[in-house]
Amino acid sequence: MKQKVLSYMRVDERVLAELEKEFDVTSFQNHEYVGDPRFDQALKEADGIIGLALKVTKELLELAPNVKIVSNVSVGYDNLDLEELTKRQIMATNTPNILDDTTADAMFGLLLATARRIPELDHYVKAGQWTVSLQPEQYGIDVHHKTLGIIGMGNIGTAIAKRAHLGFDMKILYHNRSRRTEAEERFQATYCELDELLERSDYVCLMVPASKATKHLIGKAEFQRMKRTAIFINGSRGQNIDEEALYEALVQGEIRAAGMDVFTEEPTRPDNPLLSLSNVVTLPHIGSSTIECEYQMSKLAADNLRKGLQGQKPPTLINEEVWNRREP
Ligand SMILES: NC(=O)C1=CN([C@@H]2O[C@H](COP(=O)(O)OP(=O)(O)OC[C@H]3O[C@@H](n4cnc5c(N)ncnc54)[C@H](OP(=O)(O)O)[C@@H]3O)[C@@H](O)[C@H]2O)C=CC1
Ligand SMILES: O=CC(=O)O
Repeated sequence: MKQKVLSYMRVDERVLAELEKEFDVTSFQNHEYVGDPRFDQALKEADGIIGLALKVTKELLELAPNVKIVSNVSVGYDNLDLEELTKRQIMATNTPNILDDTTADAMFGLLLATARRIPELDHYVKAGQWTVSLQPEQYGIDVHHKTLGIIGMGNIGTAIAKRAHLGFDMKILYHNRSRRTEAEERFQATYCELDELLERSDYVCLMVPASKATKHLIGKAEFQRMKRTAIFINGSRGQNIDEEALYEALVQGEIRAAGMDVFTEEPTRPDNPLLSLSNVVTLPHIGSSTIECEYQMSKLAADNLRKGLQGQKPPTLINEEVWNRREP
């Protein structure tokens, strides 16, 4: 009998078709699984789960007694209760590295769009307001030769640093809990404590994972430390910043502008006060959302799932301890 797989949200159709040849797959390609009894049944029977952003909690795992692997189609895995999965000897996997360039492109695009006020001026042209030449109060600010502070110089942070250094002659500051000598050598990046980075950067880009340690890492005090001309970019997770404090900082002129790909609540509500500000550029969490990258992520996630269910080590296993203490 085929092993059973529960697939939820955004596994590429071609990848799904391949999985269906090997496994008995129940698939929910959208949010329609919420409250669907078919979902509960599939969960009850599943040997493996693959998908994006499902909150895998202790309560959910209670309903999924057979699960051996949870394959996330994302690099961030803050949706998983990793401790609980590990305790239950369930493998958890993610999709690191293959999305670095795509996500860095998106974050750099957001930075440029915010600095040069691209969405605002696009609207200005399309609304027929371009009747005289641009006024100085509509000018943006330069990106090239400025200082970029990257909080979270990991895989994606490094890909952002590459673009900034090689393409825009920017000076790079970074902050992590540990030094990244490769980034220091390749992009002349300088390690800083957080406060120093905030004080010296023209652009601050947040790229840390969501964790207990990073919850509201950037709040009122941090915005107050930034330059009044600073632009803040959040490409990480909404919970890493205090959105109310960001709103205040923007309204009080403590920083110049913000670019946001992620929000505390997603999808963010239309009445989120940040959306009313012209100096905020928003995206609907699109870091890795290109046709090519989403396909590669689905493929890697499927490979993780397949290997895990076939008793082989998944290529990008997060909780190695589950593998190390498996029974022969
Ligand atoms: N907007 C989007 O669509 C996307 C968003 N993401 C988000 O980006 C995150 C980063 O991805 P990726 O670059 O692959 O991950 P990495 O693990 O490669 O990098 C994370 C970096 O954050 C640093 N870090 C972690 N905790 C802290 C902390 N408490 N204080 C300071 N620095 C910290 C780490 O360094 P150290 O351990 O030394 O502190 C590391 O350099 C993901 O977890 C996800 O949340 C990812 C993809 C797309
Ligand atoms: O947010 C996206 C991810 O891969 O993490």
